[in-house]
Amino acid sequence: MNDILERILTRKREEVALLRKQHTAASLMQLAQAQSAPRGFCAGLRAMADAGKPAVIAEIKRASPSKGLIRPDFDPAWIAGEYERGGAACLSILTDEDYFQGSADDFKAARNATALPAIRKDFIIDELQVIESRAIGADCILLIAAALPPARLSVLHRTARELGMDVLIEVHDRSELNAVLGAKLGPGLLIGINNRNLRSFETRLETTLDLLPWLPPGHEVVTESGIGTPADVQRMLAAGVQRFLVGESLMRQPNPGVALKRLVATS
Ligand SMILES: O=C(O)c1ccccc1NCC(=O)[C@H](O)[C@H](O)COP(=O)(O)O
Repeated sequence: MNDILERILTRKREEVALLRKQHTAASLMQLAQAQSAPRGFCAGLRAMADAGKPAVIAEIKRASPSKGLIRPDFDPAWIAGEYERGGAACLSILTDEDYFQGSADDFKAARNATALPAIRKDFIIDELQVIESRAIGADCILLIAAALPPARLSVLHRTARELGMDVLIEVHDRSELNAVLGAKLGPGLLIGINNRNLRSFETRLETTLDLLPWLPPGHEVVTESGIGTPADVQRMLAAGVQRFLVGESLMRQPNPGVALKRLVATS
């Protein structure tokens, strides 16, 4: 199958081969250990949710495969600062270059501009990328169930946790959720339900609502993609979902931080 996710993953395998030529695990580990301690990503979300507020992971992305160029005037540090002022719990920063026009430099600029915990949003398939993520300052990484067999997911999850990072594990349907739960990664996972099908781009908020009943208690859920209006936020809150990953609808507004405030306002 040559869909967009497969094409991205093919490119990632080439990037990992390049990374392996430039670094060893030991040399990346040295860079990772020189970083200050990770900011608690799950803790940041939990603090906001426990205070009764929608906990938003505000995303910084210039472009995407489904939408093309989203934000031509792209200043990651400024956007991060505005998100922090707008009440974001955490940041999500795209680092994929070929499909999202992101970079490691974008990640560092945005994270260094705020005190917020930040997830490196990329397609991670190899341990070297996990160590590299900590080396650029990541507090959390994304692991996508559709891209990883359970045994690999388990290894990458363990490596990230050993480096002190949190992990957002993304699923889209019941079979992916069952694969994640079957990987026995332990209690208290941060599970993202992506409302967007990464192969067809179809985006339905019902994806989260339909999967929720299949999640055993003890995990924290993030609804991802397609959140565009205060009504969307209220709909999720009513279903018991308190954590949100929001990108495009904020990035298209002149001031993404002001847009965030409006999105989560109760009236
Ligand atoms: O968004 C895409 O086109 C895409 C294509 C292939 C893989 C991943 C993709 N997007 C990543 C995301 O899921 C979103 O950036 C994230 O959930 C925020 O979604 P949105 O609020 O709809 O921008």
